[in-house]
Amino acid sequence: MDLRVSDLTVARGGLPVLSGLSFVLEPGGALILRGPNGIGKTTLLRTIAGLQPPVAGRIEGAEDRVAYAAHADGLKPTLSVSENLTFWARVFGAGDIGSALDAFELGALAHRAAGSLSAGQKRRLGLARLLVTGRSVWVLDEPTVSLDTHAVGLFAEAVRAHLAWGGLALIATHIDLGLSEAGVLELAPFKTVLAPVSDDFDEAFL
Ligand SMILES: Nc1ncnc2c1ncn2[C@@H]1O[C@H](COP(=O)(O)OP(=O)(O)OP(=O)(O)O)[C@@H](O)[C@H]1O
Repeated sequence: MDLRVSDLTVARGGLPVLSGLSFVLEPGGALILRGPNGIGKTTLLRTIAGLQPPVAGRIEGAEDRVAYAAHADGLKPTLSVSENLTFWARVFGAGDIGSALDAFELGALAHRAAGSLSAGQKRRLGLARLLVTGRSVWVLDEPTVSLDTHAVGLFAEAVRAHLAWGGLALIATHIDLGLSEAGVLELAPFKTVLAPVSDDFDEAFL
């Protein structure tokens, strides 16, 4: 099933940040979101993940198919690495955590408390969580923050495997992930249309 976004307007803090956005992502497809800080990438991803409503437009094919990885890793610090993955596997009813541990080379850390991991190790665990959700639409906000070059490669491989399985991925990132098969969406600033000033407007108030 496609992810279909039509004429979407999204807002943050009550102000529209992106408007008139449309794209279709087919199974096996990935789209990289690019744009300067503050353009609205996180706002768009949060809206597609269902964490906030759109101001206008339609999102089809997201709902309960989305696995969202935000800036924060969302880990339970007192649980071990494998307990965190088991927790999420049970929440999503997806089962085996072994392949998720392997994909992000977390086996040697499996019994460590998540709270004691380094930033990059925590990020690897946060991304491994995607694999145990069984969800087909990955919505990822700056997924490679804190990852070293090798771990970025592991992440790119995980995305490729997900796409090969028929999954979809929407990824906001400032770096080149080496995913040549992915499309790129460059976000442009929302042009605020100011109300025209009436003829009798008193310039003294400017
Ligand atoms: N909690 C908030 N309340 C009000 N405005 C916010 C809030 N969070 C972000 N904004 C504003 O909304 C706009 C879009 O922010 P958003 O986080 O979506 O941008 P972004 O493209 O993801 O940026 P970055 O590349 O820095 O992560 C920005 O102008 C930002 O200042």
